[in-house]
Amino acid sequence: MLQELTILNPATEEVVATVPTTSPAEVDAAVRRAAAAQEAWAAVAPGDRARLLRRFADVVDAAIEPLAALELREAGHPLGNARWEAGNVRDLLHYAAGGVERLTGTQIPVAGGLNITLQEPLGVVAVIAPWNFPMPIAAWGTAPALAAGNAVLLKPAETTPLTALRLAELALEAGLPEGLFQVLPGEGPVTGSALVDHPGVAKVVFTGSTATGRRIAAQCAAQTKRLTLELGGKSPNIVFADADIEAAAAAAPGSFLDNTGQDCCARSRILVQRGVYDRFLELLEPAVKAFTVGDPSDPATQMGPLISAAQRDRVRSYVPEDAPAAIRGEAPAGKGFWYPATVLEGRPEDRAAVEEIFGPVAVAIPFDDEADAIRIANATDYGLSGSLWTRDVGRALRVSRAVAAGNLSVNSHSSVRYWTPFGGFKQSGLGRELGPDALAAFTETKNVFIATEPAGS
Ligand SMILES: NC(=O)C1=CN([C@@H]2O[C@H](COP(=O)(O)OP(=O)(O)OC[C@H]3O[C@@H](n4cnc5c(N)ncnc54)[C@H](OP(=O)(O)O)[C@@H]3O)[C@@H](O)[C@H]2O)C=CC1
Ligand SMILES: O=C(O)[C@@H](O)[C@@H]1OC[C@H](O)[C@H]1O
Repeated sequence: MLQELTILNPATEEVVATVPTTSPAEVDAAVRRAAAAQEAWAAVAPGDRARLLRRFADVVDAAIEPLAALELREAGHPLGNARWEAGNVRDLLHYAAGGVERLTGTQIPVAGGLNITLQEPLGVVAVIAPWNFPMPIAAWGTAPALAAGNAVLLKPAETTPLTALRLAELALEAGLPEGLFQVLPGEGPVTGSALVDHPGVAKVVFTGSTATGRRIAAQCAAQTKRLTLELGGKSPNIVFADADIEAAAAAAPGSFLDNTGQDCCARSRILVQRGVYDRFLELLEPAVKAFTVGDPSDPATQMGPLISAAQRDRVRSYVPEDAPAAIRGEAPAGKGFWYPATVLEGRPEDRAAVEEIFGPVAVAIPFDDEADAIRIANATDYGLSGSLWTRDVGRALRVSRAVAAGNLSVNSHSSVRYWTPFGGFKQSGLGRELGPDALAAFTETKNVFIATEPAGS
């Protein structure tokens, strides 16, 4: 087991910080502290719980700039993106706070008595977060779990624990009780696995690769532990010949280059109807080349480096040196884990068109008609997101119904809003996060029947 994590700036490879790891014995102690804090937290009046979460949101709001600066240094995210990410944590906390008093049960008509349902907190929740969006994804689990009356133990990714640690300090500054929200940095197979296995943890929320998600699901199954999984994706961007081709081409680069493609919703398969395929690629090339790559601290930068040397090697493995790329952008030379924007031309069955690359690489594939587009879009084990571009409303609805994915956008690439549900079909996950039901996912429903007549049943 590593004793400490060394955090590198992915744009410069400089050491930003070292962080002590959490041993399995420390995980056990953290779970006990969290369980004690949770009991008291669940008993706090809903209005007071909401007030404390709003204060936490205000404290985060006041810290947007330093949080963004930290994200920039540990994850290499461009400043504008990093600011958005910190703001997303604030917004999620406000949204979750608004749900506390609306977490109501139901009253169901029965004979001979009164039947009510109660929404009770689960207890201690483990949130295992990835490195691609360290702050927002940590908050997707943490904010609603706290709002519903649970304690949270957050295991950030090895490469990006710094913003998570700062958020835990800000929670204390806001007045959240000691022990209620703790951050446990460490290695996945050691710290993360100890958390998943701990009998005192009632639910695990995991975001990351499908392979690790499956392993965690098996561990949870052994204890019938509650589980939400947000896993990988290989999302299609389907452009029909009747679409506004200029608009579709202008929007496409952001859909697979934002966050340097390290986005589970990246539209990394660009499916274009054959009649407009060549024209679309002609329009796409200058749009991809205009996507600004470079120093993340420059406000004009749109794309930074990849998270690590390992991730760069992984991305490279999908694009052999001699592979003829339809479009290739530029990347800074020298230090940093840079990789250029790349569009390959391929077939649906190519490895680069099947596996999640998690880098700035997309594969363009022509299709013949609507049925062919749907067939190719669904020819994947994943089912997270997707976009379709068309001016035909009937087609938009037909294709949206036919594509097996949890989040689709028509004439847009938007995927994630904290007030709408988010999650995957097939190997992309289990359960939903965000949206109006976010708090309920952190409760157990208890049905209570109170007999009011001797024969009530
Ligand atoms: N859907 C998404 O949003 C994401 C998808 N991915 C995909 O996964 C690929 C590999 O990235 P990688 O970082 O290895 O992803 P992982 O899925 O392995 O890591 C995600 C999180 O899980 C933790 N973890 C790893 N192993 C275990 C375990 N046995 N028990 C509990 N927690 C564990 C990690 O910790 P640690 O950092 O210490 O390993 C990290 O906090 C990427 O290239 C991408 O394709 C990656 C991240 C996010
Ligand atoms: O998990 C992901 O990678 C995506 O859901 C991602 O998270 C925040 C962004 O807005 C999403 O695209």
